[in-house]
Amino acid sequence: MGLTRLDIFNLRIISRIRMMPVSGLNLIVGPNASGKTSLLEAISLLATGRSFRSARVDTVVREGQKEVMVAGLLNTPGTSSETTVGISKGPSRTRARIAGRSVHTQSDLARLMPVQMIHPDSHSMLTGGPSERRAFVDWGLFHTQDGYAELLRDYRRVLSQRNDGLRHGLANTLLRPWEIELERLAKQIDEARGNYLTSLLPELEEIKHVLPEVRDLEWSYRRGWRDGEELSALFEQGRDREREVGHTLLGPHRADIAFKKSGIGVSTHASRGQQKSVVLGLRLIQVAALFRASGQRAMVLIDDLPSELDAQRRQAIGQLLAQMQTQVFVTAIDIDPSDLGCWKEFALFHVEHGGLVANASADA
Ligand SMILES: Nc1ncnc2c1ncn2[C@@H]1O[C@H](COP(=O)(O)OP(=O)(O)OP(=O)(O)O)[C@@H](O)[C@H]1O
Repeated sequence: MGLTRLDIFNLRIISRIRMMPVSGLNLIVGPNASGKTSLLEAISLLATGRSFRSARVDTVVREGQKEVMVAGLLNTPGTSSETTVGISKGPSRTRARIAGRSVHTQSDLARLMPVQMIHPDSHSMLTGGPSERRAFVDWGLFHTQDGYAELLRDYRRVLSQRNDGLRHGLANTLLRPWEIELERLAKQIDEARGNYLTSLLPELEEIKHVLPEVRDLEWSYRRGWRDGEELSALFEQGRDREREVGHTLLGPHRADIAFKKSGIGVSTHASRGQQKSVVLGLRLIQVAALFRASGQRAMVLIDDLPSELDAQRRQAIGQLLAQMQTQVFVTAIDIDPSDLGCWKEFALFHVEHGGLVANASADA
């Protein structure tokens, strides 16, 4: 899937923009504060229902307006099949539409539009808390394994019930059924996550040849409770402590992934530029794995690619993206013509004061 038309209304500095992206590279250039990131934010809002910059919708809605709206035309590459998609979001309600029909859950849109977002803080996936690393795995499973989103939703629901029970001093016998159910769901999540990470290994092998940063990369998955132990038995043993803290301390919601290069932790020893390349590499591995598993091509959004990546690394990333034949949106303050060399199809969008001032498309 790729966007062939994008309409944005009342998103931050943007009052109204229509953009006609191409299927290859869409390079969005302009000075600071011109609205480049806001364009990417619009695509991410359409695809995920959320901004990658802010959890508060009122900061995303243009000042003085009530709602932000983003609409797009999605095309399946190589076909003439097109689908309209749209989302409007205000402080109190969100409305999403596919092919003119309202959809109840945002995940319908997300399934249709897999998007990988890479921004200047993306290295926090390696240096920050484990939730971003879990989200990395869960993104892949959401798009490749039927029922995974529901599995996670059920796990979170039961987890929250048990946490309430712990906080309110519920008797052990009443907590027990939730613990048994949590263990059942936890095993399924754990198995899916382990299998997914293993399924990325062939893609890692492929990408190694182009991106030196991932050459010696390895990862190990920690499932959130001790190996070789039954989660329900650990719940029995640890209940008193959990009652004290008021929440469940073990389970897939505590899982993590450790990334290493040549046996050394990437989060502690790699430079920021190296970390950024690793995260980019990991995201592209996911895009390739998604295509292999389902034939779906994820869109890739990269905010400020040039920051912290030298020309050689940028070109390696460009080469990979072009090979994947995926639709890419990149923002930059200036154009570096050497970044465009590998693209058969690209378009330049010049943004100023929240509007497009020129649009030059080219087929190489
Ligand atoms: N809710 C809002 N309403 C109106 N304008 C806003 C709102 N939120 C942010 N802005 C303005 O939008 C502009 C930021 O746009 P954006 O971050 O997309 O720019 P950018 O081109 O990516 O900048 P940079 O190159 O500096 O990263 C700023 O001028 C900011 O003041």
